[in-house]
Amino acid sequence: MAEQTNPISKDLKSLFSTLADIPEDIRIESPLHQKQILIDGALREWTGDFHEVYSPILISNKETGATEQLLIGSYPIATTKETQEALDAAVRAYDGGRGAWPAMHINERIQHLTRFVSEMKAQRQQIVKLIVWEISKTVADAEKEFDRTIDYINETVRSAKQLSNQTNAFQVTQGFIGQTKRVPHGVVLCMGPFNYPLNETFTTLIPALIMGNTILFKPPKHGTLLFEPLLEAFSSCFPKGVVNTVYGRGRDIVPMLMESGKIDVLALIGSSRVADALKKMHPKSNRLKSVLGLDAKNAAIILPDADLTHTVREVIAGALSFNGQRCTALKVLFVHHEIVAPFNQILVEALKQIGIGLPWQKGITITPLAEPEKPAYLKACVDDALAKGADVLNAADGGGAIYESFVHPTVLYPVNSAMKIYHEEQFGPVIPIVPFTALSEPVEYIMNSPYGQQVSIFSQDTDAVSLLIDTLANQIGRINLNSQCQRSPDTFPFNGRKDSADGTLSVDEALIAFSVDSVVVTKQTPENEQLIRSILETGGSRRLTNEVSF
Ligand SMILES: O=C[C@H](O)COP(=O)(O)O
Repeated sequence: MAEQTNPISKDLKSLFSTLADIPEDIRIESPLHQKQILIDGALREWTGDFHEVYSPILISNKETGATEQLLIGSYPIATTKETQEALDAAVRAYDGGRGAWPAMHINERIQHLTRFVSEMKAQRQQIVKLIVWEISKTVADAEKEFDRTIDYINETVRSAKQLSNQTNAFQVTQGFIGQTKRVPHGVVLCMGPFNYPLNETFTTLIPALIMGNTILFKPPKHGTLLFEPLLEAFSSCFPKGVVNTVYGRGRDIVPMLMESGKIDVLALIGSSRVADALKKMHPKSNRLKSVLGLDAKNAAIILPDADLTHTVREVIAGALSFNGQRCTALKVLFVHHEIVAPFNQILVEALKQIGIGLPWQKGITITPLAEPEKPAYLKACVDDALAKGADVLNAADGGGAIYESFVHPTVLYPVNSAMKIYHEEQFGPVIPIVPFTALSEPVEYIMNSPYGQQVSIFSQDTDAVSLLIDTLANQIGRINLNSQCQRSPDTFPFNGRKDSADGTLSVDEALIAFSVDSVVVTKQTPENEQLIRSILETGGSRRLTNEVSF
C-alpha cells in the first residue's frame, strides 16, 4: 500500500475540512459529555471515570494545515459494581416471569413501546448527528439507519399483535384441547456492532422487550454516545429494571455478566470470536440461548454470461457501501476467466467516479473508517497480496492509498488461496478478485469457508444458477440473484450457517427467538372447553403477588 506521503495520500488528506467549513446543522458545537447511566429505572449521575470519544473524521487546522482529532464527547466507564447492580435489577424485574413486565399482556407492552417510539422520533436529528460523528456514516445513510429502525419497530409491533391473536386461540386435536402461550426467556444481554449501532442493537433489543424479557444492553465501542438521547425515554417508558445500560470496557464488565449464570439469552451482533468466548464463560453454556449475527465472507460468483455493466454496479454497492463495513458486504469476487479482463476494466473505470469525502457531502460513498486500527490492518492485507503476486488494479487512480482514517477503494487481482485477503473478513474497502474456470472452484470456497451468510450469483443461465442454488442452499442463509448481498428488506429471514449466525434475525422470527412455547392442555369436554374459553377472556396478564388469595 502506498506511503502516506505519496500524492494520492495527500489528496486524501485534503478531503478533511476545517471546523468552519462544516455545515452548521451537522457541526458538533460542543462535546457531549454523558453523565448518567440507567440502572433499575433511574438515571444515575456518574462520578467515576469517563471514556473520551474522538471522531474518525479528522479536522484540518486552518493555520497549520495539519489534521487533528476532534473530541466529540465522553461516556461513563462503569465498573463491576454498577454492572452487578444492573444485572440484579434486570433479574429482579423479571422475577422468574412474575415481574410486572413479563407478566404484562403483550398488548400493554406494545403500548409502552409505542410511547418510546414517539420519544425516540423526537431525537432523530441528534441521533443522526451522533451516528455521523461517531462512526463516520454519511448523513443520508445515518438518516436511513434511523428511519429503518423506526420501520423495523413498527413491523415488529404489527407482527407481535398477530402473534398475540394467534395465542388467543386454542387447538383441538385427538380428544385434547391445547392453548399455546409464548413466554419470555428471562434476562437478555444485548450487544450490537459499530456499523449499525442503533439498528442492530434494536434488532435484538426490541423483539426481546416486546416478548417480555428484561434487558441489559451494552452499546458498541464505537457508537455509544448516540444512545444518550434515548436514556430518558428508556427510563420513563418502561417499568423499572426492564431496560438497564451497561457502559464501559467490554472486557472488564461483560465476563462477569456471563460468569454470573444469570444471563438467559446472549443476543450479540458482532464477531464469532467474541460470541464463542462469552458463551464459554457461562456456567450453564448448554442452557444459554444465543441469538447471534456474526462474521461473513460473502462471495460473488460472476458467470460468463453476466451483464457486466449491471454486475459492476451491484458489486460496487455491495463491496463499498459504508466502506465495506457491513457484515453483508461482498468480500470476495469469483469472476470467470473468460470475462475477467473486461470485468476488471469496467470495474476500474467505474471506480474513478466513486465519491470519496466527508459524510455531509453529497454523492459520497467512501468516508473515514470507524475503527482506528483498520487502515493498518487493510494495509497489511494489501501488502501480503502484493508480495504473493497480486496487483492493485486501480493504483493509478488512488487504489492502495491511505491517509489516517481514509482508505481509498483498492482492487486486488489475481487473488489466490495463499493470501490473507482470500480468507479473512476485511470489513473495509478492499475488493479481492479471484479468477475461476470451473463452477466447483467458488463452490469449494464456500463449502470450506467457516462462514455461510450470503452469496451473489450473476448470470441468466437457468441451469447453472439452479445448480448453484441447490448446491449452496444448505451452506448459505441467503442467495442473491443478479444483485448484491444485503440484509433488506428486513422482514426477510436474516441468518447464516456455520460461524455466521445462530438464529434468525428478522421481524417474525426474532419474536419467536426471544420467546418460548408453553402449552396448556386438557381433555376435550364441554366443561374444559368452557374453562379454556373463560381463561382466554380473563387471563394473559395475571400476576401472583402476596395480596392475591382465593
Ligand atoms: O452489517 C450487517 C447489516 O445487517 C447489513 O445490513 P445491510 O445489508 O442492509 O447493509
